[in-house]
Amino acid sequence: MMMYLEAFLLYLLHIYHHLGISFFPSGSSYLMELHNHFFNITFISFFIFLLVLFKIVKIWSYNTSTVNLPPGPWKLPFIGNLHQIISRSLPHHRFKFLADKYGPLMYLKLGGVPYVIVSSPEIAKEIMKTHDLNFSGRPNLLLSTIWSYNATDVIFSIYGERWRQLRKICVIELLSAKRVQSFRSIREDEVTNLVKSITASEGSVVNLTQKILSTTYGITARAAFGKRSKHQEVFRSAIEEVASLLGGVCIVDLFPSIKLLQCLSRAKTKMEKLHKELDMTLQDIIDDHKSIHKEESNDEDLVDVLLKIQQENYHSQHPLTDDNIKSIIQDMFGAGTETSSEAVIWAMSAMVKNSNVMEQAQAEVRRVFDKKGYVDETELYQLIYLKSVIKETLRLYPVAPLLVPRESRERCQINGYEIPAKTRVAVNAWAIGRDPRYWVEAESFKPERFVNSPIDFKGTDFEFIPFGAGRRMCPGIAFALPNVELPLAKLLYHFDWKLPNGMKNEELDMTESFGITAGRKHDLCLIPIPRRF
Ligand code: HEM
Repeated sequence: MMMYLEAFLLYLLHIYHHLGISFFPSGSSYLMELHNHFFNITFISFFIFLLVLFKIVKIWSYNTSTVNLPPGPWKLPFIGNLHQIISRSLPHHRFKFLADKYGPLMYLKLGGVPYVIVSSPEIAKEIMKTHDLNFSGRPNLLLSTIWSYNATDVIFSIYGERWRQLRKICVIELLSAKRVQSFRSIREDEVTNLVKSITASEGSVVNLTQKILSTTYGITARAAFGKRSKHQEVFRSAIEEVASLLGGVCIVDLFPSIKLLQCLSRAKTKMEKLHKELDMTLQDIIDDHKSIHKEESNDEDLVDVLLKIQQENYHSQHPLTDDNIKSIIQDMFGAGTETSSEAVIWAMSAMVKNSNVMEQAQAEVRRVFDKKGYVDETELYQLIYLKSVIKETLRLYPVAPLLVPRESRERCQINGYEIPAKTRVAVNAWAIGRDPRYWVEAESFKPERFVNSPIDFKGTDFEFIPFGAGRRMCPGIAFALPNVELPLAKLLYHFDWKLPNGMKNEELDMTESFGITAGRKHDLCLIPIPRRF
């Protein structure tokens, strides 16, 4: 450093000398020679130093301007923050713990992948409303890409024309209020069968988790394929296996640049095999449907509707292929069955644990339906308290606690911080639903808070977003609600419930499982006591 300072001084002397200004006594040629000689060597190296310094400053200022990243914990080389996330607690719990320290917009590097974790209603609104278009991308995940026909479905598709077309079909044709209404008799039938099978187990322990999952699966299968068929059981077990694979952390997705990992991944091989099986089953179902010509009627199933659209759009710019139909049908199962059945199971668990809530909900259902003597969908709208129980359940136990991952399409600024393009975004709906700035006694199960409250899960109240918000928000709410409300109403109308082995209600364990959706870690097993009329 001193050498460069010296050189700089000599450089100044040199300039002064050329200007005729000298600091040396006249005739002091020795000093001037020395100065000229030294100048030649040091000036060049000084020039190089300046260039290097300029480069460093440029890189540094570039980094600090583009990489004015949101705060986050320190990172290790290669694995980034993985060591702080992989712990015994679940990712959404761990993210909340870290966000309490680093703030509601937190930057992490998970393996080789940049992540932003959102943990407040205000930042969620920035992401899913103000900058929604930019954050409407989905990351390219290995297993989901295999499962969803190279991400050509609705859930995992990148944002673009194809996604818009498929989403429109879902919203207008498959999941509209009218279409959902057309499946009413299927729902009532399947839930009546559920009640019958529980009644048959009177006095003994019933695994409610498994029974509800079968019922929801049965409803979706009949809505999608029509009558029961031999393919449905194959389809169901394959779907369950896929869900368990998608639920785990796939190391390949955390180090996308290491292609060797893909070749070694056993999950990939397994997913490819399952996908092949599912594809063949779905193709059989589609071919069966194609061979039977159906006139437009009320018993149209979802495959019929999609085949009709395929015929109508045959000559359009984006015709609907058989693979598109298969990927949409898979989405209906993947996004619609576990989510709805877990919501029912969490609501039952929370009511068993809070027996005063169970009593109020039962009193309401029995008051509304006692005149009829049975529960059907016509009077569900009157169950104000039960609807509040469902909302409170989704606040404390959102079945998709981190929603579905998004990805930024371009670089942008949120709250003064830079979010680079292709950053994955996880919105912690679980943490947001427990934010004490928005919720009084946030950790308590109090459905009354929603009675007479305008707060809803339609994506405009960012403190309550179990279905997400913005362009990628869940399009299946109308389909999901009767699948949750009807079984709950029937379970409360026909039975009282107690825990096995003399366990006290407040002792019920509410630990969540690890997976793409957060269900109960342990199945809910209860003893039904049928109501005598
Ligand atoms: C209680 C039940 C359900 C919950 C809690 C739920 C929740 C969610 C969430 C959080 C997302 C991601 C939203 C986002 O990225 O902002 C989503 C997406 C989606 N859901 Fe649901 N869902 C449920 C039921 C259903 C049902 C019954 C269906 C269809 C039969 C469905 C179809 C979809 C689809 C297709 C997407 C992808 C939307 C897109 O990327 O454009 N969901 N859901």
